[in-house]
Amino acid sequence: MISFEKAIRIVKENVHVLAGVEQVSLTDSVNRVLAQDVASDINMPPFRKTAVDGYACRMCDLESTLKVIEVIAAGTTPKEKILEGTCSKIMTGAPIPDGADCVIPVEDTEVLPDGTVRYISKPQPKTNICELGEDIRIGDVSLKKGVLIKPQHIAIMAALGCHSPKVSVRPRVSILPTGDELVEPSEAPTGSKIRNSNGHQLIGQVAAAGALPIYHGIVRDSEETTEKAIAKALDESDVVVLTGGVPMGDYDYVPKIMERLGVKILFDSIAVQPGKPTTFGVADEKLIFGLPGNPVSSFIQFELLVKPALLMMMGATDPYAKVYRLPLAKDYSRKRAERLGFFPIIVNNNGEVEPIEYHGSAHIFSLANASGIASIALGVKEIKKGELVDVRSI
Ligand SMILES: Nc1nc2c(c(=O)[nH]1)N[C@H]1C(S)=C(S)[C@@H](COP(=O)(O)OP(=O)(O)OC[C@H]3O[C@@H](n4cnc5c(N)ncnc54)[C@H](O)[C@@H]3O)O[C@H]1N2
Ligand code: MOO
Repeated sequence: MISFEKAIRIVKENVHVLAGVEQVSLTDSVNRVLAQDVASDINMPPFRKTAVDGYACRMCDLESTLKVIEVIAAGTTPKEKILEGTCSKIMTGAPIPDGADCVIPVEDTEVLPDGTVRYISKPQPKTNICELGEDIRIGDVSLKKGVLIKPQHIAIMAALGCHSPKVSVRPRVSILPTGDELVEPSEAPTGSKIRNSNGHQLIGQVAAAGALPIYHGIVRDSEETTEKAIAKALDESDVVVLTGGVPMGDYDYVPKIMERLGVKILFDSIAVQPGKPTTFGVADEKLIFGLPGNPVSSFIQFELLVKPALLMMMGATDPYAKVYRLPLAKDYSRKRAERLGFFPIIVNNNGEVEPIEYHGSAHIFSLANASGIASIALGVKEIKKGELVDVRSI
């Protein structure tokens, strides 16, 4: 059994960044890893513009009534210069006319019967002007290669004219749930059967990580079937993820088969709970993960070990989940401490960590309302209310 930190290190050392870049539309770029720097071809804002609907004028004229000389809509160019005693009515986003050094919001003004305008607000007025290039200058790199693209990055690419960004190719990830006890969700399980939740959970996790899930269906507990299925999966994909069949049951063939297929097993047990029997191996540049059959173990080990590997294969610069240090809302204890422990939590409205009722690694319902998973160090049996714990959001 190796430490969890060592397991993470071994996986990291064996990841190869996939060769290959493709160009996609902005719509298809979400959740992909950017494979180019995005530099700005314009200043943002590209001109001095108003942040409010109001009247563009001179700050030194605010005590006077002002004559309106022009109406400036967004998308038009002002024609008139603001001189003493004058102003232009202006809409949010429109260019500031020459001579003006502020825009007074429409709600802080009064229009007098003769059509002139008066500033009626008392506090020191703001200029309400966005300066040319204050957000970004021509040539500045605003997004770097390796960014995991989120909708807010798409806005930046759209604004800068990067309409078909280069992104890294996606790892193809084969998903193989194993076990004779499994039936697919559309079937009603009878006797000792249970529905295959892991396979479908993994499809979602792989897709959410920006990789390409390839679902192989349930693999039955026979050496021959399992061997064929793993061989096919290795052939068709960059990463193979199995669940179930990894530790010591009579039908747990997976490690044996992996070796027969030329997979070099680099670990088969981690001092972590849940997820102890997690297995990891490599075949040339392909990765193969054997995750435990218990759904919470499978979920958590995917998030902690497999997902960062997929992101690294796509060249992501920040592949690991952010860890927050937050205070525990109440005492937490466990009976045994020989493994690093992870448990589902909710972060309450006071920013404190509340452990969720959790019956162990088969208890998928505990994850439904969890906002994250907290950890308790190897060797530690109890954490007191108020102590800081590491939390990763899920
Ligand atoms: N003698 C030992 N027995 C076990 C050990 C051990 O160290 N020594 N480790 C335990 C731990 S910890 C775990 S976790 C499980 C993992 O076992 P496997 O990875 O071989 O998984 P299975 O035995 O096939 O299944 C475990 C559990 O999960 C259910 N399962 C399996 N696949 C799915 C699926 N696709 N969807 C939903 N549920 C699934 C399965 O029915 C079992 O209930 O081993 C302990 N045993
Ligand atoms: O380590 Mo197992 O994954 O606790 O149930």
